[in-house]
Amino acid sequence: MIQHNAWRPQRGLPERSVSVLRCGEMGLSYKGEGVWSMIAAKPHALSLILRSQPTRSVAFATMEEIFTQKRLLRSKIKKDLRSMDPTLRSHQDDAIQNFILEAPWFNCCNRLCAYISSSSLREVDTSKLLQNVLKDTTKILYVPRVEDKNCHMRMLNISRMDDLIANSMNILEPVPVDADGNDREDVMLADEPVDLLLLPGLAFDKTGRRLGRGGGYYDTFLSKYQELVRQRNWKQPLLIALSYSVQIIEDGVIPLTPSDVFIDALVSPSGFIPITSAAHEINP
Ligand SMILES: Nc1nc2c(c(=O)[nH]1)N(C=O)[C@@H](CNc1ccc(C(=O)N[C@@H](CCC(=O)O)C(=O)O)cc1)CN2
Ligand SMILES: Nc1ncnc2c1ncn2[C@@H]1O[C@H](COP(=O)(O)OP(=O)(O)OP(=O)(O)O)[C@@H](O)[C@H]1O
Repeated sequence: MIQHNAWRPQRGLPERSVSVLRCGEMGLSYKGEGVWSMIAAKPHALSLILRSQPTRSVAFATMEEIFTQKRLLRSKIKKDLRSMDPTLRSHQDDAIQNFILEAPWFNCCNRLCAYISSSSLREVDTSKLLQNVLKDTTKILYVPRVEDKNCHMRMLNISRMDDLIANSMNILEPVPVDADGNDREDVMLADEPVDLLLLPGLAFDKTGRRLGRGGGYYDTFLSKYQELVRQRNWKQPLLIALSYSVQIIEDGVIPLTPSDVFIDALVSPSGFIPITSAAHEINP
């Protein structure tokens, strides 16, 4: 239920931001001064959800409560993923990868970032996609490497699967120097932009919300990369997440914090789910 008049902005908040207030669902919103600058910065991305009904006295959730809601949702989705039948999972892995391998936006892309899937984390498999990219000499691939626990992740260029080594979380990632002792190219220092990022995550919705594993690595990287692309006047890359059916949840339920970056589209076992106009353009 949209509550246009439930809450009046006091500091020049754009009128359209008020209409994103909604009742019910997970009962989340923000408290404190920071909310005003946050809404001004991201009015389109916010859905501030009111906790109380009727709407005259409104209780706002703190950031702490929102992070708790994120944690609870992560636990639920992880449980659903663990109880997924392995045969069904394998069919969904094939359906998602086969769809991408046929997609013009994948075949036309020259540079991309992709994740190296971890089966123990029950992530949508990317092995077929990576094999395909690595044997295509026209494509340049960057994959994540965690640098520290402070949300710092780099995307480094690899040219073969042997460039990877398991990290402490048992995820394969590139060693920073290649066999000749040269630094691998960091996508942030590259002369040309990537066209596409294939993203992992725990939960998604059809409005573009994405819940990651809680490290803040992808959100931090994505907002820095988008800023670099803006500064260079490049075209923004498509942000496309890969998702099992069970990971797509009702719109608006994924709790939001200010640093969350929205995605352009999803690929699920039933195909392409465009969200932004950029995604509709590539999949008319
Ligand atoms: N394949 C893949 N690579 C990736 C990511 C990812 O999500 N998937 N990342 C995306 O950020 C970064 C690594 N971040 C990670 C963050 C948490 C966990 C992890 O194992 N989390 C456990 C819970 C650990 C805990 O709560 O103590 C889990 O999710 O079950 C793994 C990677 C970079 N590389
Ligand atoms: N209770 C908390 N208070 C303040 N910051 C927190 C809290 N819990 C997590 N964070 C920080 O917020 C950042 C982003 O967390 P968020 O839950 O948005 O991650 P995510 O969407 O799973 O991230 P990603 O997919 O980018 O890895 C992380 O740096 C994390 O350390």
